[in-house]
Amino acid sequence: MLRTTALTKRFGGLTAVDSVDFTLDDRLTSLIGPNGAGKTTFFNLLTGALEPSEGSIELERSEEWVDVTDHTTFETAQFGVHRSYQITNIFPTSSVLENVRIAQQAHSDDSWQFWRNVNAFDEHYERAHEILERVGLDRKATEPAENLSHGEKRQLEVGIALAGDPDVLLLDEPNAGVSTEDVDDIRGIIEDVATDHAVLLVEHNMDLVMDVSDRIVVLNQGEIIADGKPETIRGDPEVQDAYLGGYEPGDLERTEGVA
Ligand SMILES: Nc1ncnc2c1ncn2[C@@H]1O[C@H](COP(=O)(O)OP(=O)(O)OP(=O)(O)O)[C@@H](O)[C@H]1O
Repeated sequence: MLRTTALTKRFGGLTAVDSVDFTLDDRLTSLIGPNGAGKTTFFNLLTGALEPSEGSIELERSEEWVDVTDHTTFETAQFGVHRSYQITNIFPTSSVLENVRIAQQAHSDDSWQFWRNVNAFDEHYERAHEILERVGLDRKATEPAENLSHGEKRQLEVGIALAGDPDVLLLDEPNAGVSTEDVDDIRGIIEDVATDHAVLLVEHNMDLVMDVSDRIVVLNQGEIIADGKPETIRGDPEVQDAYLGGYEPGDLERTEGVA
């Protein structure tokens, strides 16, 4: 679906992403690592928000690899790569439905002429409702987005990313700041969207990561130090040393302290 070859990003003398060879397939993949490991920088390279210092990014389109290394965020999104944001990206006074509809319309071919085409307008609303149902927010469709709880805003963020009809979905800490009661909702949404999108998840909640991931990639100081199934990663001494620090399932407080 997506692959990077020797992908590198330097900020002055600091190498934040260091010659990363990575392929995202249809397994639900999580990218973990300590603060400053390079996860956000890697996401920003994948979406075109940052220009790599070296290396390439390719996307698989109709069984061919297309080089998207030097494309802008907008162009990369048109190729089917979308992300949710750690910092919320919603219009607070617009309704929940409008937030998704606007995002959806912005990515569709008729974005500049929707007012000429009533059918297209209705289709956007219909599709926006479908997306809201998927992220568990259809019952809140008419509410201003600012009325949502923190957890619901994270759900809306995923809805906004889905609105671009992505092939590849990059989820940036969808669980950050979410209350314990809402974790199961987010978990369900991640698992659901992974059924028909290639998903790369950045998340510090290790219980969630270990539970939902088919594959975990560990980044440390800009380099991949491990790549495998959750049970393999959990037992990897280098990962334990760099990040997990003796993590056991349910041992969240300790992991968050390490992160
Ligand atoms: N725009 C920038 N200019 C200079 N240095 C940067 C910039 N962005 C990131 N860095 C540095 O690059 C390194 C990787 O940062 P990055 O934010 O990618 O890590 P991260 O794994 O996402 O961390 P966190 O888990 O805290 O979000 C850090 O040392 C950071 O200070």
